[in-house]
Formats: sequence, structure tokens, C-alpha cells
Amino acid sequence: MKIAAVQWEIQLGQVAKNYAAADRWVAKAAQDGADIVVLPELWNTAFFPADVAALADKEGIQTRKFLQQAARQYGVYIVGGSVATVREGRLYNTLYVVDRQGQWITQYDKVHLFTRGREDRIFSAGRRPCVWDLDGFRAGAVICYDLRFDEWLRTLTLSGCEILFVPAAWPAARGVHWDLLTRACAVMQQCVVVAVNGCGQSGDISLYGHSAIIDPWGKVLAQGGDEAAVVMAEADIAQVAAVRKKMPVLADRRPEVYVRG
Ligand SMILES: O=C(O)CCC(=O)C(=O)O
Repeated sequence: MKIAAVQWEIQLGQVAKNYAAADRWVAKAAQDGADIVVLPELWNTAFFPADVAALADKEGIQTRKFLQQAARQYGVYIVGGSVATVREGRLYNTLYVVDRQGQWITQYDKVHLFTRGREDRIFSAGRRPCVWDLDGFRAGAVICYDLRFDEWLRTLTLSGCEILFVPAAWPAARGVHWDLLTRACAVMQQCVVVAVNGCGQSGDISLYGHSAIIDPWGKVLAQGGDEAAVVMAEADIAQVAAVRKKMPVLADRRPEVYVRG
């Protein structure tokens, strides 16, 4: 499975330009031989302009149409990062997934809103985990700040997740955390991690880039730098079962002694 994590400099509030850029990047990743293309967080508005609610995709219609059309045109499966969407008067940070035929597969609203960035003042939080079937494997997704919540990651693992997609808009100021958490996630959840970050300047925030594809043993298969790029690797999801057998962490859990709450 050839996976492409696409990182580029998303323009703050420039929605039309950002859709055009997303189209160019999906086309490039497909040309480079990708089978699955993964986009970063909030690629329609960037993270996030003051008028994000006005700029958000109403009912996600434009984004779904765009992803479905791109998937069909370029013949790729797309984990569509996330976009700002408005549904029933509420603003969400939403991820959409479409298959190679352009069929809608699933969607996810970011659960842990980034309070430090005041995301919770404007956006509404999702409540449901996102896990689905991808070519005979179980895939899952979280968005950016969600990565800091081990209970949430474990929730997905216990739902069978073998490959985890993590679109993000992670600042360069906390690049150390990004590298650590993405890799630790692969080791602790024993899954393939595809972590896709924005890069360059987003308003006054400098994004870290360094999108990475990591195997369940913690080996970094591919990693980007600061610049816009298609970061590509062949991932062997079947390795997940082998690693879980070799190091039976999930079987060795002791939930009866863990604190709940
Ligand atoms: O957790 C972090 O350091 C970054 C989180 C963030 O920027 C986000 O969730 O959009």
C-alpha cells in the first residue's frame, strides 16, 4: 500500500486558492504513484482565520464533491485531512474519507479541541471515534491535538485500528512533541501511523511540516522536512498483527486496575 502524506503551505482564509492547491497536490501524489493520499488539517481555511465560520464549508458539500471528483479523476483513495464545516449552525473540524471510486466512506469531527488556540470557543467538538475498513484492514483517524490523548488513541486501538491517520496543523514551536508523539503512538498502539502536517506560515503561526509515515515497530519509513512535499512510503499493514503477536501489549493489559474517569 503506497501512502502519500501531502504537506503544503495552506493560505489563511484563502478558500478558493486552497481547494486549487489541494487538487494540484492530489494530482501530484497520484502521478508519483500513490494509492492512498492523505491531506493535512483545516486545508480549506488554515488554522484558523477570525471569520472561519463564514468561510466554512456548508454541510461539507463542496469538500465531499471535491474529494469524490479528485478520487475518481486520479484513481486514488483519499483521507481528506480536515476542513472547517458548518452543520445545523455549528462549526466543526471535519475529516472525510472517500474511496478510489469516489464513494463517501466515513467522516470524523475532531473530539479534542485545542483550547490553547481557542478552538473550543468557536468550534463544536465531535463525540465519536472514527474507524473503518480499508482494503481488509481497520483504519482510524484523529486530528492534531487528539494525538495528545492516549485514552482516545487506545479507544481506536481497542476498536481494531491497525493504521491511524493523523492530519494536523502542528506548530514548529512544538516540533519535538510532534516527532515524539507520532512515533510513540506507533509503538504504543502498535499500528502504522500516517501523520500529515501543514508547513510554512499560517497567519502568525509557523507550522512544523515533518509529516511522517511510521511502522508499528516505530521505524520512520518516510519523513518530510520544513518544505511542501509529497512524503511517500510503502506501508505493510499486515506487520501490525505480527508486532502485536511478538509483543502482546494489548493482551497483557490490566483494565481492572486502571483508573477510570
Ligand atoms: O497540541 C499541539 O501542540 C498542537 C495542537 C494544534 O495545533 C491543533 O490541534 O490544531
